[in-house]
Amino acid sequence: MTKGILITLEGPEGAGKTTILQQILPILTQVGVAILTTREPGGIRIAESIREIILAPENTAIDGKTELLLFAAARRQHLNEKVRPALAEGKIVIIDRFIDSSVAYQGYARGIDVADVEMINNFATDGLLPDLTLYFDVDTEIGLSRVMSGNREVNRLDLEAKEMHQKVRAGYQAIAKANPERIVTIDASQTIDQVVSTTLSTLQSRFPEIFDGHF
Ligand SMILES: Nc1ncnc2c1ncn2[C@@H]1O[C@H](COP(=O)(O)OP(=O)(O)OP(=O)(O)O)[C@@H](O)[C@H]1O
Ligand SMILES: Cc1cn([C@H]2C[C@H](O)[C@@H](COP(=O)(O)O)O2)c(=O)[nH]c1=O
Repeated sequence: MTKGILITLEGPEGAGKTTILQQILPILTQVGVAILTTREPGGIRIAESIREIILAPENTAIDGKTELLLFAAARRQHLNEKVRPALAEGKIVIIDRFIDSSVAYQGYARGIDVADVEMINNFATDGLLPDLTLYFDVDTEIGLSRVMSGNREVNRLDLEAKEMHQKVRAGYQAIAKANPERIVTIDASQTIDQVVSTTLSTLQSRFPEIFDGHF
């Protein structure tokens, strides 16, 4: 039985998830609640090793279903080792990417049947769903240009054709439309300050018992 709150951040390449998380973390921490931030794929040693295999630019031979299964394996281990224990302690856990990334990238963009992707996700997570997902929506060209001009290493998925990244975005928009209770869309084309402000007000209105009056 979980006591904590699970929040996931989703979006196409360069949407700004990592940047926004870094900016809001000190503000959320001031409220006095215990927060754990982590990422997928990765967050623990075994899943970070799987991440290296999946994202290495030279691993072009990985096929779509292998990719899906590797993400799912990393997800399960990460949940078991890190996320579920933190939730059991009552923490707010914020993950940079989760199940919707598999549906958007391996399902909508790679073309694996979305029902199969959902089934594999469900198997890997034992049905765990986020309490809230923030979907950072940005135009594909803007997102990719941010990645290419930023500091982070360019990985195998960044190097996919622009058409694939357009399908990722369209996939996310479809997922958000189908899950209006769980997913809130944030316009990530705004300035960083505006996105931070929208993110904080979304958290405040979704969890007033925790954040009301704090920012
Ligand atoms: N709203 C914004 N306006 C302008 N630049 C931004 C904005 N948000 C993020 N950036 C910049 O875009 C780049 C990518 O941001 P970030 O790494 O946070 O995105 P991300 O969503 O985590 O990307 P990915 O999932 O592809 O790793 C960084 O250089 C960051 O400074
Ligand atoms: C969890 C997950 C991720 N992906 C993709 C999305 C990105 O291209 C990379 C992760 O890189 P980031 O800089 O940490 O965002 O992996 C995916 O295709 N499927 C997934 O389930």
